[in-house]
Amino acid sequence: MRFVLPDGPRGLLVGSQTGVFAFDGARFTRRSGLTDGLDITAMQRLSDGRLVVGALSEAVYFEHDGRWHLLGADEGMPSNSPFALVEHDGYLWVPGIRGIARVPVEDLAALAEGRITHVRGQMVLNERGDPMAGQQGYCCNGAGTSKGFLRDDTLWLPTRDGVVAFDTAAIRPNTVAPPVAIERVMAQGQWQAAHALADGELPAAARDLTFDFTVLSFQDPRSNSVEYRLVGYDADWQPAALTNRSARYTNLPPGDYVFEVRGRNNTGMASDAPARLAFSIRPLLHETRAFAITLAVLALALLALGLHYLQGRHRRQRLALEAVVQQRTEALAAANDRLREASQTDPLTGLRNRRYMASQIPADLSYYDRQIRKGPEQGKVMVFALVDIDHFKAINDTHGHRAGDLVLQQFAHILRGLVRSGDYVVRWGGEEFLLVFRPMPAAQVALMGERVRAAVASHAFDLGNGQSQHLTCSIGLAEYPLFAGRHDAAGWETLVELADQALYFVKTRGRDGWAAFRPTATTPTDDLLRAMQAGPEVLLADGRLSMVGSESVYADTGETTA
Ligand SMILES: Nc1nc2c(ncn2[C@@H]2O[C@H](COP(=O)(O)OP(=O)(O)OP(=O)(O)O)[C@@H](O)[C@H]2O)c(=O)[nH]1
Repeated sequence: MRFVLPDGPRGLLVGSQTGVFAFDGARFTRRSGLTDGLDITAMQRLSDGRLVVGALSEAVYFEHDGRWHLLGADEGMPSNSPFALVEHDGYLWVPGIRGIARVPVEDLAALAEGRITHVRGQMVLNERGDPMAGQQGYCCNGAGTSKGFLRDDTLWLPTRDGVVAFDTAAIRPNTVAPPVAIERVMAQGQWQAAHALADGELPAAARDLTFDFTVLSFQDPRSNSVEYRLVGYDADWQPAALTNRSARYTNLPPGDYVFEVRGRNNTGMASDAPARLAFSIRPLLHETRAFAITLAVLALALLALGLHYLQGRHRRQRLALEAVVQQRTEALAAANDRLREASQTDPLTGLRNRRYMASQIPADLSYYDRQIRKGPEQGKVMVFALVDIDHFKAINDTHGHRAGDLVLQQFAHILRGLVRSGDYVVRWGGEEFLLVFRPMPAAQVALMGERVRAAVASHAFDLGNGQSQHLTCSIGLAEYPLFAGRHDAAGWETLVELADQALYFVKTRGRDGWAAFRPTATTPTDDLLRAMQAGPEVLLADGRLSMVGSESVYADTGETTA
């Protein structure tokens, strides 16, 4: 039995070498919830009724809401094996084998309820001044256990050297912070005195630095603590190890630094003038501002160059593309021209075909209309001549289709030789051809008919089989304008129709000749063609039509040559 605590009117609490027991006058009952086998050295009920116990194992336990909580070094309480536990002046005082410690009573509930993780435990008196109570004390004979009390503000305590009276109201905290000194610096494997580096510059290669420093105090080293920081690198103060008053930095970037060290005494008081060592680390070339600027400028220049190159390439590509498009467009236009040419050309003779004629003649007629009306061509006529080879079928039948083709080609050649540039030579279909002559005096129509007839009749056609043959042709002619001064009275189709009528007229009168019908003054302009359905002979007979033609035609009609 170590400690007896009166506990209300009914009983006692007893601290023993094996825990806490409640005694009700008859029986001892173990208080559950405490660590097993605790050697109790002190007990106390706080003013709020909570029980606090101290153990020989240098720990204090307190009750809170029916549970026990440890108040040890990990919780911020200096280690101690209490002689007594005393509540006074808002503190729980813990005098014990290591000295006298205290903790604010309010911190116990805050710790138990999880509002704080560390209490504000404080060693106010011990042999060496160590704030966390220093070396473990060993109890020799238990002389101090369960002893000590408070009277007024004074704690009365037993020690080996006699009774100690500790005035709790007269605590004067240590206000003297220990001075510190930076001793030396290691850079690039070489130590140098700190003062030699002060405000100096380290070479660019010195990136790993070690600082040695010391506390200038005769007190037990454990009663002081040291912290350091490298201004320009550390965000906060770093605690130095008790056994190694040294700080090491690796891979420091270039720049300006101040290494600072300060000491704290056993009450936590820090010196407000830390030891300082200002120095700088020179940058490598690639770490300089000038280098970064040069690099940025170079990058920009490269970018600009790249952009310029890309723009140039795009321009060249665009030009090349435009050239290709231009080429293709031209090729397409040429192909279209060839296609149009082919569609308007007769492949056998190389002459223009009906399609060409139909697309061109309206514009030509209106042009000549204007010319004729204006002056120089006045009184002239354009002449349409339909030319048909006589008995051409017989060539095919007798000498074969190939011979017929040869004849058609030679025939085309003859016709071409009879026209001037600007005149039309069109293969109208089969063995039928259409010539359109530019304006000429009306008197020349007979000349043209005869010239064509004679040119064909005088030609010996090569049949391709070693033979040749003379052929004749029939020609029907029509003049434009059909009615003098009435250019719009009949279109070119009417003229071709009239020429066809004349051609037929020749064919029916022995062929190898030509004929041209001219409406007379009595011919109604509007229905000439309809009137001709009755046959040109009728119109000739009643004088609505006059005719010019070759001798053979007149011979057959019984008229005389015009
Ligand atoms: N070889 C050849 N013959 C063709 C071509 N086009 C039409 N023909 C032939 O031309 C002949 C025309 O015969 P017809 O219309 O009876 O006329 P024709 O024999 O000249 O008699 P008339 O005109 O009355 O003097 C037909 O036998 C057609 O086959 C061609 O491109 N080549």
